[in-house]
Amino acid sequence: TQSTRPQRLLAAVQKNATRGDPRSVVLAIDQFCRQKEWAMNVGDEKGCILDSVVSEVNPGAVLELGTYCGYSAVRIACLLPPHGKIITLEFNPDNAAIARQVIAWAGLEEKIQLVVGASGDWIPKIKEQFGVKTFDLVFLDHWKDRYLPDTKLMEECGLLREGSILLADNVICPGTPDYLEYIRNSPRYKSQYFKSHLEYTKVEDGLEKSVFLG
Ligand SMILES: O=C(NCCCCc1cc2ccncc2s1)c1cc(-c2ccc(F)cc2)cc(O)c1O
Ligand SMILES: [Mg+2]
Repeated sequence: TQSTRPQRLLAAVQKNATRGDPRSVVLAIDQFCRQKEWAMNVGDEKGCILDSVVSEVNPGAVLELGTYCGYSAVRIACLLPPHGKIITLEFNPDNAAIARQVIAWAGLEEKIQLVVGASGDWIPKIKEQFGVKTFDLVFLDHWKDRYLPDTKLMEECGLLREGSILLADNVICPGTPDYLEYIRNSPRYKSQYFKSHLEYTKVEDGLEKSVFLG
């Protein structure tokens, strides 16, 4: 039977990356996506911006919405402080199964908690289920029309504290117009746009970094 793109991406990781070496996993995925098949990872160019934000925030608690194959979860996790953890939500169980194996190959199972389900269902349950008080960093990379409702939901559920950072992928392509409008005009956030390109292409895209002011 025909394999899927995530399955072929995992095979490339298992063939070209070193077990327990997260950076070799990131490199193997980027090479696969540049040389073989495009895939919707945040990628190497936007990934450098992600790295600099993670390093600056030095987060103890990270929430990622949209795991896909685990590329950004691995990229974030290898920059976390010793007791730092990331909870990553994925809707598609097949992609989650691939992501678990990518995360395992990187040797980061202890730092990454992968949860399968819809953000709207899970966000209200995170505090009680995972004993999280608030998140220092949230990386939004799921359905583009869920960025805004889920940000409002995180506010309502008390998952954000003064200084929490939201970092949103794809604010230009595919685009999240309602989220951008809200976050750039809300007195409760201070936002900054990092211009870049859609992963592995020359198409414009960027990341929006927003600080929750409380
Ligand atoms: O859709 C994208 N990403 C979300 C996938 C949806 C996965 C979900 C995870 C989850 C977890 C919890 N609740 C609900 C959900 S839904 C996406 C798409 C493109 C793109 C850009 C140009 C194209 F021509 C074609 C695709 C690029 C990107 O970087 C993306 O991130
Ligand atoms: Mg994305």
